[in-house]
Amino acid sequence: MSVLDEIIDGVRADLAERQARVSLDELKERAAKAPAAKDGVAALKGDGVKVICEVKRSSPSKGALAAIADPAGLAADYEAGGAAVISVLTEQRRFGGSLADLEAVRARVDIPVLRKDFIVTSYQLWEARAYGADLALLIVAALDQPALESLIERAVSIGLTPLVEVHDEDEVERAVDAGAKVIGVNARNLKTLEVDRTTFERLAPEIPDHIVKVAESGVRGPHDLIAYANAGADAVLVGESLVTGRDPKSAVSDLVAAGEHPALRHGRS
Ligand SMILES: O=P(O)(O)OC[C@@H](O)[C@@H](O)c1c[nH]c2ccccc12
Repeated sequence: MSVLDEIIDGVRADLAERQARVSLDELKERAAKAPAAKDGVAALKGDGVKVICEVKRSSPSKGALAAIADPAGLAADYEAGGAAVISVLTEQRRFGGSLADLEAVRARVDIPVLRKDFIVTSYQLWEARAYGADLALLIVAALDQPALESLIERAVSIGLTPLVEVHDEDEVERAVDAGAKVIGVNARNLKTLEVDRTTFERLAPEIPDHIVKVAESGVRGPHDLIAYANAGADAVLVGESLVTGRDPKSAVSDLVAAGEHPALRHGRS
């Protein structure tokens, strides 16, 4: 069994518990009271390379990264540093996250928030909206094509912007066919956990121009952002280097400054 399969087994077990406790109708009522969803596509487009900053306590590849006693405080630092979007890991077993983290972050920041999890049912999309998310991650490798299509459609219908994650050429084609407007290329293979920073430059030419391109994983600092930008990234998603660093706010502003450098604007929208 791949790492991804193991993670999803755990996600399904935890999901069954939540579904037994909270009905879909209750979630829908809660979603109706949530602040209106912000436009995730608009936040990731425009001049310069946008920075998505992640709240992540641990990962299957590295184990514990940071305790993050105050996820909302960390998100506020990210926002002050110039982040375009905050990503909140809500998977609990391997990443140490929760819906409570999502709710706390939503209450603190004004920029769009992404629910980062292993979403396999529309119940999880309703949860995302009920706890204030504006975007939701959909991982192509975790879904068959009909499920991917219906989850993209459902996400859009409840106001969420789907960030559709791919790792190879075949997955890019599936994401585009399914109607993705924002595609994230993960440098990490979720089946083996290996990181290959050349994945984005290989796949980006396969992604049509009108689709927002996000380079995910492995950004250690401004030089990695610049490499992704030169390969066509509209945004980068950064976790580990921010949560393990000493000063997340200045680390984010260094990334944002690199992403706004005029030399990168050539040929960009
Ligand atoms: O911590 P990093 O290397 O900066 O990566 C962040 C993000 O890309 C990574 O957490 C991630 C990308 N896709 C995922 C899917 C599930 C869980 C986590 C992820």
